[in-house]
Amino acid sequence: MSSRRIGVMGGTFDPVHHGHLVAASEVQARFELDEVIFVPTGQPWQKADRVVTPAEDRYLMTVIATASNPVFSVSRVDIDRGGQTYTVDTLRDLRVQYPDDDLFFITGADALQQILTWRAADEVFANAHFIGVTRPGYRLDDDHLPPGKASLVEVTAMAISSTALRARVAGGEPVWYLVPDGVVRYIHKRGLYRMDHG
Ligand SMILES: Nc1ncnc2c1ncn2[C@@H]1O[C@H](COP(=O)(O)OP(=O)(O)OP(=O)(O)O)[C@@H](O)[C@H]1O
Ligand SMILES: O=C(O)c1ccc[n+]([C@@H]2O[C@H](COP(=O)([O-])O)[C@@H](O)[C@H]2O)c1
Repeated sequence: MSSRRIGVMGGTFDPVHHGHLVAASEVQARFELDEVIFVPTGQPWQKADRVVTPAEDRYLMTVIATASNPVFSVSRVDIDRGGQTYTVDTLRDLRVQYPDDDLFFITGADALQQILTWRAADEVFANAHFIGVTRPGYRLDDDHLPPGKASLVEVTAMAISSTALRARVAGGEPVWYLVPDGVVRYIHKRGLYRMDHG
């Protein structure tokens, strides 16, 4: 069987939003990926300065957000491993599940800028090709990366961040149409991001 092309969209997804979904969808089409796996993090070690919503809530919101797209799925590898999440471990685990396939790790311009701070960056680059996507407010470049390890691609500009969404909910402002409808309902039902939840 020929190798398949698997996209990996890692993120904290607190909450998942249309910026993530548009980026994954456009990369999937542009790079002719057979599927895109969304991988919600366990504890994101570079976000240790703030409270992160429990992993099961972030996982369920990601499942809800991706359910309508047959080439999207959600993996629990980072959540089930527990503790702090390092992409080097994510890729090791996915390599076991997809031994013969090509892995394409998708990151926004902001994450790509930080990539040399990631644990075992050399091994990370050896185990996946990186696809960096444009994001409003950030410069997309690969000058700092080893040659040939990343592709840069322009996607439809979605000026949305999870940080701004959390602030909107805390301030009583609507988040309809910035995230999928089911995610809005989940946020309200669970009372996420309200001021009185800290
Ligand atoms: N609007 C967007 N456009 C393109 N890429 C994005 C966008 N938002 C997030 N990404 C990318 O998606 C991945 C996961 O992002 P993450 O879950 O941290 O969302 P975020 O909006 O950056 O969250 P926060 O504001 O809490 O830092 C990262 O690679 C990030 O760069
Ligand atoms: O491996 C690392 O050291 C590392 C450091 C920061 C972020 N990452 C990964 O980058 C992806 C996006 O992270 P974030 O924090 O922008 O949501 C997610 O899959 C993280 O696990 C990975």
